[in-house]
Amino acid sequence: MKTKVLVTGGAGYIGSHVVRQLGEAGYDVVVYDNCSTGSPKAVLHGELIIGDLADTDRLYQVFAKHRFSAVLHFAASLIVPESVAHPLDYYSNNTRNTLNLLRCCHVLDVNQFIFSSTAAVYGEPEENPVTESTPTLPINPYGRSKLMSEWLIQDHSLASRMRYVTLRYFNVGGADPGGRLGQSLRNVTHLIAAACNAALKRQSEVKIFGTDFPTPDGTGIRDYIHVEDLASAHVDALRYLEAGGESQTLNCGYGKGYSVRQVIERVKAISGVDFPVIEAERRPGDPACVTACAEKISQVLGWQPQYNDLDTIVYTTLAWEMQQENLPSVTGNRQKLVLINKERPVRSKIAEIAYRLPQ
Ligand SMILES: NC(=O)c1ccc[n+]([C@@H]2O[C@H](COP(=O)([O-])OP(=O)(O)OC[C@H]3O[C@@H](n4cnc5c(N)ncnc54)[C@H](O)[C@@H]3O)[C@@H](O)[C@H]2O)c1
Ligand SMILES: O=c1ccn([C@@H]2O[C@H](COP(=O)(O)OP(=O)(O)O[C@H]3O[C@H](CO)[C@H](O)[C@H](O)[C@H]3O)[C@@H](O)[C@H]2O)c(=O)[nH]1
Repeated sequence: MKTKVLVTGGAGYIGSHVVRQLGEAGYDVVVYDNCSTGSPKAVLHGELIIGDLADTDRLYQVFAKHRFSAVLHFAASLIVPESVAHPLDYYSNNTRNTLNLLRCCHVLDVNQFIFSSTAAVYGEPEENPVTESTPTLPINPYGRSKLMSEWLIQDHSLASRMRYVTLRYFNVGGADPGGRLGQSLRNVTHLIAAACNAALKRQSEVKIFGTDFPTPDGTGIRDYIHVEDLASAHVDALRYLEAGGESQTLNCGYGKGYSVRQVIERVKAISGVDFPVIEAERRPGDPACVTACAEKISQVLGWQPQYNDLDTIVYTTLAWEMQQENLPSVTGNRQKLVLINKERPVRSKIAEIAYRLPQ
């Protein structure tokens, strides 16, 4: 019989990529999602239950009916400036709802838990790259709401049979290179999304939030990880727990930082579109630089990333959007796409998609 797992937030961007990989790996998946930001169309495997984590009665019913062997918990709110403006909403949706979920796990004896945490728990680190033992001093309510969730999980694990893997994601981007899944960039505020939207002529410009950070070019530095690699880390984490592995907290990044200016430059180069860039004030709650020391996850889980570079992240993001809506205004740099395609066969599908587009 297949192992049955619950995936909260499985209709969302990252969760849906994980659900697809879990399905391919032979798991029986039940997704629980209120579809506030996710979409039923993104659930390519298993059963989707539309429900809210705040609805504890419903959640108990789902747990009682299905008898899960593990829970993967993605559902959350995750926009840093929004968390500064509406902190209570973030503590409710992220921290309180994690507590609801843990109570169900406790009552129904579910003892394997994988949690989506974030680099935001490190706040403004004194040194980069950060290791898992770098002090956690989040500087915004989003990061604090996730760190509090981490503590709930740790404390419950110490008092029960539950073992967990907490994955601290750095900045996630990209889309399935097979063109089956991606993130709709509409209403998304992340840098890669904003820059791609500008390249796709959906917004007139990209703002750089802060040019006076203590970084080489004055703009914020982040460690960008491809969503497919992040998804495979979850499958590895589940197998690790199934094999009896002890609880772990692991960074998910590549250990390489890119500034805002560098990201914008790559989006322009790959799309072939030179959109306007405006220098603006810093955004509240933004740290200058956060990059991962990513050694522990490979050692503990045997994780092997396959899409480890910024160009692939930008490429797959653009290719997904182009595939969704045939956008004639986009002038993909055809020569460059074909060249990269020859150099790196993994990109063949993406280049093929881009090649079909009108210049
Ligand atoms: N995207 C990133 O760069 C990033 C970085 C670090 C951590 N994370 C974490 O990864 C997880 C997934 O993020 P994502 O980028 O896929 O976001 P997303 O918004 O696409 O996915 C979140 C999903 O959770 C669902 N959801 C939200 N609140 C819910 C509730 N109360 N009940 C049921 N479902 C609910 C949404 O409908 C959505 O499908 C989040 O926990 C987030 O904090 C994301
Ligand atoms: O239009 C934009 C958007 C972003 N930025 C800058 O680009 C960098 C990255 O910002 P994002 O909004 O893309 O991502 P964040 O680093 O704010 O946060 C993201 O990654 C974090 C982990 O590092 C959290 O997990 C969080 O969920 C997720 O939103 C920051 O310096 C930001 O100021 C711009 O200059 N212009």
